[in-house]
Amino acid sequence: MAETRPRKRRPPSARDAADRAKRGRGLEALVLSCSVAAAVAAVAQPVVLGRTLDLLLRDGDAGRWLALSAALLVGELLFDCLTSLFTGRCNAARTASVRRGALAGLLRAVPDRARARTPGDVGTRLTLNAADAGGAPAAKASLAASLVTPLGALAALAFVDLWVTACVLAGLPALALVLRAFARDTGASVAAYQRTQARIASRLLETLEGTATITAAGTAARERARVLAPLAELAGQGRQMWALHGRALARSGVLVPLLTLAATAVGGLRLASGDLSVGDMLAACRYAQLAAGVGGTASLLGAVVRGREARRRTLELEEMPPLAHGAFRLPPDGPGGLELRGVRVVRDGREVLRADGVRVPGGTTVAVVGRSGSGKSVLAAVAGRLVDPDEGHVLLDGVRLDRLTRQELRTEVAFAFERPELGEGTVAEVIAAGARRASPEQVRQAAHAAGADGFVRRLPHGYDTPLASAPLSGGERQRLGLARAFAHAGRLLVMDDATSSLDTATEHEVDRALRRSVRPGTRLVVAHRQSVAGRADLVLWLEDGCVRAVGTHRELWELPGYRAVFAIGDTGPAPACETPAAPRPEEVRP
Ligand SMILES: Nc1ncnc2c1ncn2[C@@H]1O[C@H](COP(=O)(O)OP(=O)(O)OP(=O)(O)O)[C@@H](O)[C@H]1O
Repeated sequence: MAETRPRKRRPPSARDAADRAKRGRGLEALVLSCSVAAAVAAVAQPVVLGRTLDLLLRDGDAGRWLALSAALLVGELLFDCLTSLFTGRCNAARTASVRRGALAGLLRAVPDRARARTPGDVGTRLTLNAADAGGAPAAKASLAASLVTPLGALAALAFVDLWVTACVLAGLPALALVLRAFARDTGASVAAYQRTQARIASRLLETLEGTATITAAGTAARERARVLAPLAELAGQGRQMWALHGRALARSGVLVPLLTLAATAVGGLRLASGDLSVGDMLAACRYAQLAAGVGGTASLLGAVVRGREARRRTLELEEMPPLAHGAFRLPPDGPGGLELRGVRVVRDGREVLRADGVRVPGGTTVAVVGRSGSGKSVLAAVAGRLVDPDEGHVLLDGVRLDRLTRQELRTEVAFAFERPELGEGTVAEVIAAGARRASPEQVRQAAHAAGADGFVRRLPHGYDTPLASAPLSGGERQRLGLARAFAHAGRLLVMDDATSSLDTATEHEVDRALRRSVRPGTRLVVAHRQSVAGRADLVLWLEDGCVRAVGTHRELWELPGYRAVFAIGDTGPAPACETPAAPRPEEVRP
């Protein structure tokens, strides 16, 4: 059994997130407090104004009441301004937090699952949806506070006159029904609108990526039609949203004045009968207006519903199943021996890889060959734990990969891809970036080994040239990706078609440099070229997701099926996967 040590846990980085959440909650509390304070000032105004009016009509001393009215008015304005200020800050803080959470979830997720999402869909969720979701907490606080005004107005009205109160109460259920219908219908239509928006964004990004192909094929018109096809649907859903909004506003727009009118009529009768003073009448009318203002919460309710739907979409990113890591480390100075034990990978109900008892001795170079779609990339991803097999385990120097700490895994296993994602920064920074930062010396050495040093030196600022201003060919990008992998090479280096854009001579040169000047370890090289297989210590031959044979290139060359992988000779019918076809199946050491 290999030596393992319990992992030293890093201090939790969740503290920042907790601080941000606390700040967000603080801002929400400020929005709520300021909007409640503004509502209280609004509710107090009519009764104070009514009292002031009565005192003025009676030639009484109304100076203090007038001052109080002015103070309430100024107070309401001030608190409204503060509400707007804190709402803006709260929206920004919450949106940032939603984005961070969704992005972290996406980056933590099993790469296979994350890749299944289109860039447009992810982009829409991280921009539009995150902004809507970030606006929801403040909208919720304002919505809660906006109920203070009508409820407070109703309570105050009850003190002024019970008849007018009864009249307003009779009309409120109709307003409540309008709001309920709006909240119910708008949820579904907003969700549909957001889905269609994401679909258009996905198609647009796909088109931008394939511009060259589209131009060459002359299919621009067809592509435009494809991108814009969901536009009619989006327009319909947008119209439906506005129709729902408009209908709610129109209904409340009719109900509110009718209710106010009825309350004024009742108040007028009470004034005529001498049961109300002029000031009370003024206060009662104003309170009836404020109580009926519950209909004006439709837009806040809309923002809350939109935010809820948007949050659901951002949570789908945040809660993607993460690639869990263990607490173990590898035995020190291990050679990088790799073993696939009972491995099975199933995609869409189809078995795309099966490998059992495959052992690659540490320090060797193994070429993974097979026809297109035979499972080479799946095997590479499983071997370096970009994805876990559905069954079985992969062991590196005797330790299961899923039991390693994240740091150990990413330090000891490096990847180079056919189309590397290089990120941003200068050429040196791009090569140095990784689980641990490579030193400038390592960067240069790695670039040299990857055959990148020459063209990097010819860039305007050499290694300090920002990548964005360095026009690179596909092969040059590939070599920078290789350099990055070489600079971080641990005991296992997985190269998935990572030299496909290099000419044969350069590839040979890179291979020699890899053996000479990159940290020794096991190399798993997915390749289509016979020359790569020929130079490897061992070849792992895949067919239809199964390991057909493992052996040296020379040994396997005897088999017509193997030669056919390189389009040489007659293949004949392929034997079933279970039939060992190589001289020493699935466990051959060089
Ligand atoms: N995420 C996935 N969902 C569904 N099918 C998948 C997924 N990943 C791989 N496959 C399928 O698994 C099979 C093997 O794919 P893989 O990319 O490993 O082939 P490959 O041998 O590397 O091919 P190529 O030489 O063309 O790159 C293919 O049929 C592919 O369609």
